[in-house]
Amino acid sequence: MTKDTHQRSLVGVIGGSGLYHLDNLTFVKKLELDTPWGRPSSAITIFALPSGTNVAFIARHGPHHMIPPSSVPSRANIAALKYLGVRAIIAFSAVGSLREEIAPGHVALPTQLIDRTKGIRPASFFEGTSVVAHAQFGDPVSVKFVKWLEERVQKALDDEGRGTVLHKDKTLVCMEGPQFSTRAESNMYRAWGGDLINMSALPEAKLAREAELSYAIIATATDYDSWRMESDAVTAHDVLQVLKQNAETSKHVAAYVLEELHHALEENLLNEEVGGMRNSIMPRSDAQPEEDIHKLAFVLPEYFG
Ligand SMILES: CSC[C@H]1O[C@H](OP(=O)(O)O)[C@H](O)[C@@H]1O
Ligand SMILES: Nc1ncnc2[nH]cnc12
Repeated sequence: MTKDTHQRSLVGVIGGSGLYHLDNLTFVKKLELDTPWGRPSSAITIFALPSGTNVAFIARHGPHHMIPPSSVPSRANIAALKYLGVRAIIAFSAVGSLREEIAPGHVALPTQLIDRTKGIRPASFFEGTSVVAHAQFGDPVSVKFVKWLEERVQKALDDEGRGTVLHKDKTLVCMEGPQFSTRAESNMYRAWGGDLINMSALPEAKLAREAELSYAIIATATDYDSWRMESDAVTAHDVLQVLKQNAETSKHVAAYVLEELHHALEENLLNEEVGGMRNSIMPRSDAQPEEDIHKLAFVLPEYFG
């Protein structure tokens, strides 16, 4: 395992369903990394923007979509990006819409999450170690970063010229899956204030927070889930119909915002999560085995290095 020290990728992109590469950018190389939490979903692919700036890309479900949502190795994905020097992650996700006004094809920037995963996904880097930590998670995505993205994503959509609507400040429900929700669940999520639903935002967002990485989700709506009683309940076929065009929009947005984002990170403008774990880790003890400290140093060298 070697660090990509030649030219650091400050931005990491996680591609969701339908988004398995950034082939509108220039392929540079693939990095096969191993982490203390196993191997990431895919090789980390480095793509270059026209200026030569590098970005690191992971396909969340693997390059051939062979990893179901409950088995995504999120700890390995986030740890690998952090290890390579990434400071901010844009996570793309295909989501169902729980609101009439968010139509398939629309884009949304969620700012809140509701956790409906079932506790079967490893959700912390500290799990299985002797170190206890409680990360702050009131704002599950990076507020400043999302605000920064709002204007740029809007401009990217205008530039694409398809009239794609952008929704801001939405609440995303992350369910376990892999089956879709029942109609009763879908309606319950609406009553809870949910606007969007997926199966992937958690624990990814929690792990990015533990790794002190800025993290934002760019959600693309594919369907109306199952709450509209007059319509058929969502199927994977419905989602697939919309995925291709949504992936093109996601790639356009990525190409449009990544250069400026890289420079903002270089200038330390969007590092809002850095230092956040300092007040989250419980007092350390000499009794904590060296191997635990070594493991955590991979993702948090700031505290365990
Ligand atoms: C293919 S429909 C359900 C699937 O799509 C979303 O994936 P991602 O968030 O990675 O784009 C959703 O979360 C489910 O995993
Ligand atoms: N309706 C839905 N429920 C959960 N995840 C989804 N991803 C895309 N559509 C979805």
